[in-house]
Amino acid sequence: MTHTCAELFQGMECTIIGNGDEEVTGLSFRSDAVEPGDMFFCIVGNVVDGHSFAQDAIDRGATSLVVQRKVYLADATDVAEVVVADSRKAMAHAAVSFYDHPSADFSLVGITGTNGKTTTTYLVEHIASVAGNRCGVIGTVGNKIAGRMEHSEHTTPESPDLQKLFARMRDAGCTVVAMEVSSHALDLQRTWGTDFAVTAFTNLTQDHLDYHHTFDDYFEAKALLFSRAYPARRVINIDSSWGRELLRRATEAGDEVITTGFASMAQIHPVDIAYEATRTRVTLEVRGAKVDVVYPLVGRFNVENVMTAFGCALALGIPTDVIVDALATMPAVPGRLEQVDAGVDAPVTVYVDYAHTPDALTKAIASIQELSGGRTIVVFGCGGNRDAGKRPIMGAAALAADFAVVTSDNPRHEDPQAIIDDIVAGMDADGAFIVEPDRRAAIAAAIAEARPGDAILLAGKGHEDYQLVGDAVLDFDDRKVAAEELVRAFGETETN
Ligand SMILES: CC(=O)N[C@H]1[C@@H](OP(=O)(O)OP(=O)(O)OC[C@H]2O[C@@H](n3ccc(=O)[nH]c3=O)[C@H](O)[C@@H]2O)O[C@H](CO)[C@@H](O)[C@@H]1O[C@H](C)C(=O)N[C@@H](C)C(=O)N[C@H](CCC(=O)O)C(=O)O
Ligand SMILES: Nc1ncnc2c1ncn2[C@@H]1O[C@H](COP(=O)(O)OP(=O)(O)OP(=O)(O)O)[C@@H](O)[C@H]1O
Ligand SMILES: N[C@H](CCC[C@H](N)C(=O)O)C(=O)O
Ligand SMILES: [Mg+2]
Repeated sequence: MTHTCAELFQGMECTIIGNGDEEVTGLSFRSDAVEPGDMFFCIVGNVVDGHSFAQDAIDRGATSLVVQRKVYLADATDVAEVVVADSRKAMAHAAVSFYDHPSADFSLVGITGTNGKTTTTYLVEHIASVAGNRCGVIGTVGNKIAGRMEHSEHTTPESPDLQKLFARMRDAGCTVVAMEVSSHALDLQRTWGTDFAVTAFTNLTQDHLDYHHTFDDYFEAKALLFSRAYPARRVINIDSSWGRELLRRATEAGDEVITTGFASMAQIHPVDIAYEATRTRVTLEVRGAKVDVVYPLVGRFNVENVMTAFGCALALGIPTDVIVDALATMPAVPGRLEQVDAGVDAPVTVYVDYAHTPDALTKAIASIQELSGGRTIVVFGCGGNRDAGKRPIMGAAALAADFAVVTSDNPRHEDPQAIIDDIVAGMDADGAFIVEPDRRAAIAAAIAEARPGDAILLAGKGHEDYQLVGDAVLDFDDRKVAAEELVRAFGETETN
């Protein structure tokens, strides 16, 4: 796949200094990943200025540079420089051109919001597959092309990686792609130039204020997905004031909107819900008609996710009866209220969940309480080098459980004890909790504390099979560790 430098920037204001007819054979924004023939994008980051790596990129064979200010390259006069106002937007624009605008060739559903994105993309994938589509999924757990899973570094990839992935999905014959669109991605223009058929909003609660600083900035980043930059049919959960503000803007813009939520004014809302141990039965009102759905996911928050996915599927033109049939066979979403199967006859139930925000933790605990006749014990921590403001709020939220074990999540480059101190600062000192920084020991402590009939919620790490400690990526999977600790506590069965 080659294009000339000038071709990649058609339709974008820029100044090309040097030879714009040079063929570009690849796009790169990381100097250490540059290959000969690449165009290197100099990005002014929050940590370093990519312009300072221009010479490194050229030494590795880059034949053109995209810059926000001209870089003087005395020894490299044959290198073209493209001067642009915003290197990230330019990178996304060039990536869309380089891969021949792949998102125009399938129906792309973009889902944003603080919680529920991964789950909703999985629901949309499943419904669209049952409706006869070959599907792609892009998100936190990984990227899936027609059912084949690949590792992903980000929830939403950087624009060259994203457009390349879209191109592979197009070439694999995907007709529907469901992707999570993070607020970082929207703010950093990772999706700029992408065509969405449908954009959906789940909810907005505290997270990522280390990056966005204020709630309003966080909201405006999410709101970009509903702006004129991304025309599409909209699916908006209107239970929050943020959702209602998005609805107001979409209505003003004349967009086609499907509203969802517990509120009876939503076009899709529940009129009756029955939570069972391994499934949920809901009667939905869908644009005035009663529709009974049964699906093998649990938890009140999944009612919201199912409604959002229902809305997305309708916006894709999938008939209601196909959606209902598909929901009945929905597979589990990895690490979201996933029950641990240790192969032993344990008198306690252990759930692994990805709740890592105050709202998610509150809702995950409430969901478990709804399912379990016994007590609820929660084991959780908070990630290092991420929004510290949510730590004491999560601490307070955890006390809704009968017993809490405060432990480590991914400490990254922070002192695990300092993170725990931040959490505990939000907890009533008389509350029923203990601190155990070692996550395995914390899981074992929860199992030791449990009485027959109790439920244990291991929150925060979900599908992750690693723990980030400093620069180290340690093997750690809550599901495996919990299974091992259950076996240790309750003995192996004959079949094991
Ligand atoms: C906050 C955030 O998203 N930061 C992203 C951002 O970093 P930045 O703007 O600070 O860039 P920087 O490190 O200063 O570097 C500037 C430029 O110099 C380049 N560089 C840097 C060093 C070098 O040796 N050579 C070189 O070329 C970099 O590639 C970059 O292009 O741009 C970088 C690439 O250009 C990303 O790698 C980086 O992601 C960091 C690693 C990250 O952890 N991001 C997370 C928080 C994230 O994106 N999360 C979201 C949401 C998760 C959720 O679902 O909640 C996601 O979508 O994954
Ligand atoms: N609609 C929802 N409202 C509130 N909490 C939810 C909702 N859906 C899921 N959760 C909680 O949030 C956790 C993460 O869910 P999910 O992975 O679907 O969200 P996400 O938006 O993709 O998160 P991330 O930002 O980490 O990618 C779940 O494990 C659950 O505890
Ligand atoms: N995508 C989220 C995941 C957080 C998961 C949690 N385990 C943590 O490490 O904080 C983030 O990067 O903030
Ligand atoms: Mg996700």
